[in-house]
Amino acid sequence: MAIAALKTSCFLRQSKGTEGNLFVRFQIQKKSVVSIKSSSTPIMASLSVSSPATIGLSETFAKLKKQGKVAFIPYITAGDPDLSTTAEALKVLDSCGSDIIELGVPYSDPLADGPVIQAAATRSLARGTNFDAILSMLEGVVPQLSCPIALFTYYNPILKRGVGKFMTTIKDVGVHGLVVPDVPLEETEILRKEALKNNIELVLLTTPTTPTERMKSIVDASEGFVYLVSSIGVTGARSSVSLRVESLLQDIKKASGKPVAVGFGISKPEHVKLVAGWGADGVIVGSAMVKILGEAKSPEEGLKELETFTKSLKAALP
Ligand SMILES: O=P(O)(O)OC[C@@H](O)[C@@H](O)c1c[nH]c2ccccc12
Repeated sequence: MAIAALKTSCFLRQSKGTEGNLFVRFQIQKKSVVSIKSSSTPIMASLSVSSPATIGLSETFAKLKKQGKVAFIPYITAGDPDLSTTAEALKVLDSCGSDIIELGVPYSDPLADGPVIQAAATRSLARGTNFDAILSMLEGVVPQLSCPIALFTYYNPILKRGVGKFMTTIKDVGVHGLVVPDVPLEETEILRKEALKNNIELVLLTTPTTPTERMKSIVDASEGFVYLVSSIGVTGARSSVSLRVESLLQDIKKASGKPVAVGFGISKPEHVKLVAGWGADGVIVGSAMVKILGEAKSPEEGLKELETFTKSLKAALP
């Protein structure tokens, strides 16, 4: 009789083979150890490993807080240089220890984006990237990732598809979070309602010029984490991070216990270290990532550079 000692929850299916062999198929979760002991019956075992259902944004921050760690959150634009490279990039970012990945839906009028991400969106749209193609790419990749995806889109594509349909669609492909930089706070109620129905965490943004009372309302309404935009203007790597971030972080943390991730301009290990040292729960890096992928001589080279760059930033975090 075969005895299978499993160190994980799994589904053990046994069937007798024609020659009396015992066929055993395990469906186990990733990173588990399986040992199979058999007395006499030869065993033909097949293993298929499925990634554990990834946890959401809030749980990710709670887990990291317990470990005394700061979340590393890269952003890339879907479809730049193409969707199969995006799929590979998501796996590279995940394997390099990203804790959450922001995936941008390219848009024709990215008003909050600087030249690097604008150019990426233009290239992606010119290649014919559309929302349905992004969804089918995600359907294939998300089960292979161990970190959650936060989809990044402007408001208009959501309105065009219908808020409710949009939310169920992204939930069905395994997206955990949503960031909509241009939705006015007054209009977030409908988004929040539909997001909550689909267990999607809607992340809101506050900036250095947001009045305190409005910042408090934004922080209260934000799910998953609060996105602190470090500096006024548009996205884009900067030579230094605004020193105001330290006091802005303190103000937000006074207003709420929710995790705060800082983005805009962060593009070097010393930036990452500085922002983490100021008490950020997460650091977000976009343009510097997008530039590597979009401007590489080939997708393979871009993925290699992305891996090296991501590891250098991740190494700067506690
Ligand atoms: O690109 P930067 O400067 O590293 O900032 C992150 C940013 O790219 C990402 O979070 C983002 C992409 N598009 C945005 C629009 C608004 C706010 C934030 C974003």
